[in-house]
Amino acid sequence: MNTTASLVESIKTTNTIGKFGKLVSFHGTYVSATGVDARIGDLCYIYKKNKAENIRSEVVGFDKDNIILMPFDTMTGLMPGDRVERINNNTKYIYSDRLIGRVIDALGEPLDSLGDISSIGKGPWKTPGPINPFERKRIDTIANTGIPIIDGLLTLGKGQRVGIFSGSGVGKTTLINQLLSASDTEVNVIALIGERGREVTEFIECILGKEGLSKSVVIVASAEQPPLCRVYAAHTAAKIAEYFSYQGKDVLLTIDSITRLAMAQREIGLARGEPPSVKGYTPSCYSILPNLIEKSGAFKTRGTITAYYTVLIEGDDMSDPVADYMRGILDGHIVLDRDIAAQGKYPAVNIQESVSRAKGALINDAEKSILMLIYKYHSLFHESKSMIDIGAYKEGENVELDKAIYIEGRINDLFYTGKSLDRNTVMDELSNIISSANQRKSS
Ligand SMILES: Nc1ncnc2c1ncn2[C@@H]1O[C@H](COP(=O)(O)OP(=O)(O)OP(=O)(O)O)[C@@H](O)[C@H]1O
Repeated sequence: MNTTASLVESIKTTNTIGKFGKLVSFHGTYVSATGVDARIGDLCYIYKKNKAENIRSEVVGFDKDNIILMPFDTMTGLMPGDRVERINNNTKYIYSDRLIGRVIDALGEPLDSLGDISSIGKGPWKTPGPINPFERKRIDTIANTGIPIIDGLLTLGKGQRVGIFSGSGVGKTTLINQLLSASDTEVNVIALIGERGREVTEFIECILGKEGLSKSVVIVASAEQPPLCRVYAAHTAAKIAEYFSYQGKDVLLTIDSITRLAMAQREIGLARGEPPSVKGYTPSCYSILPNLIEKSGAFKTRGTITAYYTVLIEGDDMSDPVADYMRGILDGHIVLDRDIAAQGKYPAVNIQESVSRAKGALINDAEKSILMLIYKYHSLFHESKSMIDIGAYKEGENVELDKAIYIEGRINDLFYTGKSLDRNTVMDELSNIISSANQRKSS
């Protein structure tokens, strides 16, 4: 073929239609564009007229011939007719061991002052698809936390996915930070989603500190960022955790908070016309959660991903739809109680409401017997608590209730004084409490 013929052929076969489109409408959290040949999930640039800036956005839906775009940046300065271009879907995610020690945004751009992330070298690592259930293994190794109420009563395992549930200001973030500090995993992947900017700085400088950061990757999408950033941040964190687990490392993934992630997804879902249900949550708010959570776990051929997620219970209402859904898909939940926190008892774990589904396989029979008695007497104490509180019960009237009152006092001292103890000490102490209670009965 001569040159002219070859040029004619390439003109015929080149897709020149639909590469650029233009903005036609603005709807608060999203914009619509026409004339762009793009699919759901594609990334686009919106070029501001007469400005050298562009806005990154993602196609989240379409309406007739118009695509619906949600931005990763603020939309100030956009105007009708701004050009929209689909770009190759090569996001800037970097998967490299050198991510450790870095603070990045939802798209993998650095937020710290340690230089361009791309300079650490691209790790063209393709995220595997859904995990074959046979690749998973049973959770068989205890994850010590140093927190007596958790190690003693709940006993968490490596690869377990645990939610920390409470209303606002009851101690979720403080507890997740304690769990992070106590962790002996090789890498921590920490996603801060929808947090106040002040909390992000405080967390990195005061709580994590240089030592903590030296084995962590922090992904931040704070409250003022667009919903798409908050959703991407969670997925970026889960993928980075997955990457390190494929390097054979035991990873701790923390996401604070899942509720703010669901709220961000609600904004996206409503923008693309999904039907709202309870509290306005749309179907995709629920469907993204198992996708995210299933990336963690214990695996046969790679390292574990132990995950802690905070879940806000709006208005302290335990039937909150996101909290309710999360409880069903996790391997355990730690419920923090405002009444316990109000008495200055921290971490304000509600013993009766909290559950670890991996515990049965992690503790021995002797420990099971002790815990059965602790739960039995704790429950008996709470059944009679209102009577005890008003002074209607007198010591000596009921041997079992006397034991329950004694045990409750001792476990309060063990669990709610903020001391860090190793698990063996806690289990020995629980065993002593039961023996002492029995001796009191017989004396
Ligand atoms: N272990 C603890 N020891 C002492 N004080 C605590 C502890 N946990 C929480 N608090 C107190 O409770 C306050 C709120 O804690 P935190 O920010 O962890 O709650 P939260 O449930 O994450 O709140 P939000 O839902 O608003 O993010 C803290 O500022 C502190 O005063």
